[in-house]
Amino acid sequence: MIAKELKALVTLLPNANVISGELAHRIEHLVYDSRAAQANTLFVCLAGAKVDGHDYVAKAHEQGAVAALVEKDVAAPDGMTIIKVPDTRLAMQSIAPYFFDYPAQKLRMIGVTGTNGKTTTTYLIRHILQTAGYRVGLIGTINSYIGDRVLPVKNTTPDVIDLQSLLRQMADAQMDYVVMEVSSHALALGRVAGCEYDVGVFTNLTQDHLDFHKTLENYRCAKAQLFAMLASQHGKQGSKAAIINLDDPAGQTMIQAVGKVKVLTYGIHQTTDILAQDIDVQAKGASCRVRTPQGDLALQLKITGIFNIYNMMAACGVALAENVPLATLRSALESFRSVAGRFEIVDAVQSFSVIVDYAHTPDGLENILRTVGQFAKGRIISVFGCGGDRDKTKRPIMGKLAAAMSDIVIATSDNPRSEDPVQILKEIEVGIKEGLTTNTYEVIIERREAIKRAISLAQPDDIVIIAGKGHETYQILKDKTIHFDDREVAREWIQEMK
Ligand SMILES: CC(=O)N[C@H]1[C@@H](OP(=O)(O)OP(=O)(O)OC[C@H]2O[C@@H](n3ccc(=O)[nH]c3=O)[C@H](O)[C@@H]2O)O[C@H](CO)[C@@H](O)[C@@H]1O[C@H](C)C(=O)N[C@@H](C)C(=O)N[C@H](CCC(=O)O)C(=O)O
Ligand SMILES: Nc1ncnc2c1ncn2[C@@H]1O[C@H](COP(=O)(O)OP(=O)(O)OP(=O)(O)O)[C@@H](O)[C@H]1O
Ligand SMILES: N[C@H](CCC[C@H](N)C(=O)O)C(=O)O
Ligand SMILES: [Mg+2]
Repeated sequence: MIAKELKALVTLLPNANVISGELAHRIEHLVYDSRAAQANTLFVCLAGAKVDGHDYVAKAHEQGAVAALVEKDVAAPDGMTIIKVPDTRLAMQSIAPYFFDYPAQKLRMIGVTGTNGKTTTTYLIRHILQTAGYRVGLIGTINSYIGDRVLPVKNTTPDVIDLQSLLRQMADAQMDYVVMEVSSHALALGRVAGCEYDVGVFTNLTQDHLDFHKTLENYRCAKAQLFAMLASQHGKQGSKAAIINLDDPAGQTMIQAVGKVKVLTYGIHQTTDILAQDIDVQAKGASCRVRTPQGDLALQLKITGIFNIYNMMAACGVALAENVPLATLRSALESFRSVAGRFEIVDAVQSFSVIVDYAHTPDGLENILRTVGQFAKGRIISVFGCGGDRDKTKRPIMGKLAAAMSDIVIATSDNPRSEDPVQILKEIEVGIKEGLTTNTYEVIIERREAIKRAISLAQPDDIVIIAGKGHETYQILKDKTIHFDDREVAREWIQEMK
């Protein structure tokens, strides 16, 4: 069992002040949420976006917490140790890796960052490494995995305590590798403190999350932190590498951040170490030839779209850096099937196609619509919305793109969260009106009804694209979260209308 002396934890915090109580406690649980407190717990108080953890000190104590780490004055419950630091988030980042015995040092750590393609690329890398015979842990948007054991997730990149705890479980389960999505939120908020990366991957940088980062420049700098970490951490054995998409202008920023670490570049339009040529995108897969420093690969993939050629090359870069033999790499890439909710085909034996995809950014939507446009024989009918409490500026941009690239657009709700769905749709509609030519659009607030309408309009050979929610099995409304699955709903309506 993991346990540390409180005194030893405090030693890691040079600016700590013991306000009350004693340090002679053995800490068995480190938590940032009072609801998880139990006996022998150290509760870290964080001022959050919704509530302030400092208001829950008494609650944590009632549940058995013996100590609290605070950055504000709090009333100390009788007998509870209160330790004050200038910044609890930073303090938490200093103690969590030590508390869990630095698990990242026992694992080969691969971090994937970028606006789009992180989940797909991590699944590709996991599949290649497993095919090569390694034990692989994965952390990301849909689930985490320890080998084949599935664990639920709350965030794409968990906060530092949850992350270090998960890495500890992965190290204890003898994983060779951990491949994880590293979100820009995680980099900006220091969630990845203690992750000593061996390989960093950059997929791309396009607009998203401006609600959080404010400017694209801040967003780019957040992403670059992964590569700065790679350059500055020297504690581990083994070689390091950065795998960079050079077709994206921000790739240069990542290369600058990575210093002397070995870089493997990939792309289609630049001279790169890994280069895809003769690309042929079809409905059910894509073929291409990939030049690599270790030799050429002629590939017939089960995933499609130019964007997936990029994801595939990013994964190739990791495999080459990790010395996976070319023949193993080839067979892994060719046997890889798509990730849930990414270009997922809903087949209920109908005469038209229905594709559910997780495109929730302008670039994602543009890519998916362009891909479909490359092989569509009939019309493209797109159903999409934009999430509430997220970057508002992407709404009209996505509206315009959808209108310009579809024959029929049906704008609907994504996860409205605390916002008014009608208002979100108004912001999308501004863009739709700009992008329309001779085509048409409708606004249908209820997503279930929007999907029904799209399916009722579809004729043989048409393609219905339902974008934005992909694998999600819920819809977050103002007052509740309901079960909702685009794939299920599409299937129901197809059956009903037969
Ligand atoms: C804006 C944001 O990032 N919020 C994160 C933040 O929550 P918060 O600041 O709202 O927390 P809060 O609810 O105000 O609570 C403050 C503190 O009081 C504590 N508390 C609260 C209630 C209680 O009874 N007792 C208690 O102790 C909470 O545990 C917390 O420590 O801290 C939580 C714990 O780490 C995160 O789960 C939460 O992510 C929310 C769910 C979220 O939606 N985040 C998104 C924006 C996000 O991080 N996305 C990125 C990736 C996106 C991408 O891939 O494109 C991600 O990595 O997931
Ligand atoms: N390399 C890429 N470039 C641009 N768009 C992509 C790329 N890969 C995937 N997409 C689009 O983005 C969507 C999300 O893909 P994926 O889940 O792999 O990205 P992600 O970076 O993990 O997203 P998130 O930030 O939500 O975790 C896909 O459904 C597809 O529409
Ligand atoms: N990781 C992304 C996912 C967006 C998915 C979309 N369905 C939404 O809810 O906006 C985010 O949190 O911004
Ligand atoms: Mg993801």
